[in-house]
Parts: sequence; structure tokens; C-alpha cells
Amino acid sequence: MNIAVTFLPRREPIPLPPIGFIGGGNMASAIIGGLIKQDVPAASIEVVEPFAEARARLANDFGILAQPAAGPALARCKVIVWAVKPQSFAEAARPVRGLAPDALHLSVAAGIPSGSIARWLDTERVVRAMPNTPALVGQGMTGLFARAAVDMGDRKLIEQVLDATGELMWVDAEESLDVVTAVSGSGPAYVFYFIEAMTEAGVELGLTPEQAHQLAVGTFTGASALAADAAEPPAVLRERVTSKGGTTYAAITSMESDAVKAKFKTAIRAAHQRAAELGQEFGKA
Ligand SMILES: NC(=O)C1=CN([C@@H]2O[C@H](COP(=O)(O)OP(=O)(O)OC[C@H]3O[C@@H](n4cnc5c(N)ncnc54)[C@H](O)[C@@H]3O)[C@@H](O)[C@H]2O)C=CC1
Ligand SMILES: O=C(O)[C@@H]1CCC=N1
Repeated sequence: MNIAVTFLPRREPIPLPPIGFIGGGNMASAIIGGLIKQDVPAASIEVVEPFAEARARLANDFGILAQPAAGPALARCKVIVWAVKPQSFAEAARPVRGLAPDALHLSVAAGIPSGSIARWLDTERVVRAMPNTPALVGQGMTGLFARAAVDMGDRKLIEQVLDATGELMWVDAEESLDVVTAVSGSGPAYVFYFIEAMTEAGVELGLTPEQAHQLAVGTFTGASALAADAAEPPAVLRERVTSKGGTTYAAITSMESDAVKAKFKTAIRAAHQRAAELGQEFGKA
């Protein structure tokens, strides 16, 4: 499948209206952290978060007084960000429907189709996003899809809301978001998994955990920067590291004989399949 994408140029800041969040967990905090960095005052952010512990974290980290349930405070919000688990979306939507009739809705939930969200909230102004956790350090990758009723002004508003989280990429087909989920949404977990493996191997071979961690993390940072900067594809960069009969050759040959690349691709297909299942399971209500 070909995915049509648009990389966005750096954006001029625009003043942001009050923004509401339904769910105040990890992803909401990553986006809120970015807003606070853009000097959005905590007082213009409304959060609905049923768990007291999560509310305490929001108060402590950002000075935000979150509400345990949806109420009239959401009426002033021009954008509402949906950062609940796919399993909780339909239930969370029920008390919000009609509370903020002019709001543009932005969902980060994996899998849940924009058509279900439009139905639950009785509005066509819905954008779906698939961010990832490096958004916490301003280096996230976010895929975005807009329903037909979302105009250019709405898109600009969404871009501004997510501006401090990292790079944004609009996709033209909603199905592409499930691919984005499998590649970059879940992707940081794959990278951490490889970092764990490299660190464990380094320790088993005699380095201290600190040394092995520093080498593994630094190698990912450096190789990613090189891949981003280089004109050549990653396969060519890999070949440049791989001296004939040398150490890398031994490692890559071992991985190829264990079908590591094929297995890794199978894992990404499993994530893709799960994104579609989440939509089917929890998008119906
Ligand atoms: N964690 C990740 O790497 C990514 C997560 N996502 C998506 O972001 C969404 C949220 O994920 P996380 O932030 O990781 O989960 P999380 O569990 O940290 O946050 C979800 C929050 O929603 C709250 N909540 C539950 N029921 C609610 C209700 N009825 N009304 C309001 N809030 C309610 C929970 O108390 C919790 O604090 C999910 O849909 C996930 O698919 C998307 C991209 C990456
Ligand atoms: O694992 C999940 O379902 C979510 C979506 C992408 C990353 N975390």
C-alpha cells in the first residue's frame, strides 16, 4: 500500500484557545507538557481525569486542577483532546457529547475510527492522531488524519496544539494511521527492546551496566542522526559498517540466519492487525 504523506514546514505560532483533555495519563501529559512549553497558561487547559493519583500528578507537574468528571467547564474549550484508552473511549464520550458544541476533537486513541468518534460526539470536526512517547522530549513522530469537514484553519490549530511534541505527518487515508501506529506509535518500545538487548549483551560480556547503557543509547542516537542526515538508504549505511570477514559481518550473518528481520516485520504486522482489531472491538458502541 502506498501512503501519501505531507511533511510540514516549521509553523508560525498562533494564540491557542482553551483546550480540554479527556484522560490525563501518559499521552495527555506529553501533549500538555508541550503546550506549557509554548507558554499556554495552565488555567486555559481543562482536564477530565477520574483517577485521583493522575490528577495529583497533573497538579504537581503542570499546576493543572483536573476534574474527576466531565462538566460545564468543558464548554469554553475550542479543542478537545481524547487521550483515553480505546477500551474507555465510548464510555468517556457519553457525558461529553453536547458539552462543547463548537469544539474541534483530536483523538490519540489507537484504532478507534473517526466515524465512530463523530457518531459518539455528534460532530464531523474530528482529527485522529497517532503520536509516540518521544513527544515527552519534543522528539515525537505524529501521524494525523482529518475528516472531510475539518478545514485548513482547524488543521493549523491541531498543528499548533502538537507543535512542541516533534514532527507531524498528515496522511490522506485513515487506514494509514494503523500503519503509523504499528511503525512509530509502538515503535519506541521496539527501540527500547533493542537497547535492552544490547545493554544485556554488553554486561554479559564484561561491561558495567552504566557503560553498556551509555554505549547502546548513544549508538541509537548517533545512527539515527546519521540515517536522518545521509543521502544513502540505511542498507548502504549498514554495508559501510560491515567489513568483509569482520565483526559486523559475523553479527549480521547470525541475525540473518535467525531470520531476525523477518521476525521483526512479523511483529510489526501483529501491531498493525491489533490496531484494526481495537477499532473493530471498541469502535462499534
Ligand atoms: N502510550 C503510548 O505510547 C501511546 C498511546 N496512544 C494512545 O493514547 C491513549 C492513552 O494512552 P496512555 O496515555 O498511554 O494511557 P494512560 O492509561 O496513561 O492514560 C489514560 C487515562 O485516561 C483516564 N480515563 C479512564 N477512563 C476515563 C474516562 N471515562 N474519562 C476520562 N479519563 C478517563 C485514565 O484514568 C488514565 O489516566 C490510548 O488510546 C493509546 O492508544 C497513542 C500513541 C502512543
Ligand atoms: O500499545 C498501544 O496500544 C499504544 C498505541 C501505540 C503505542 N501505545
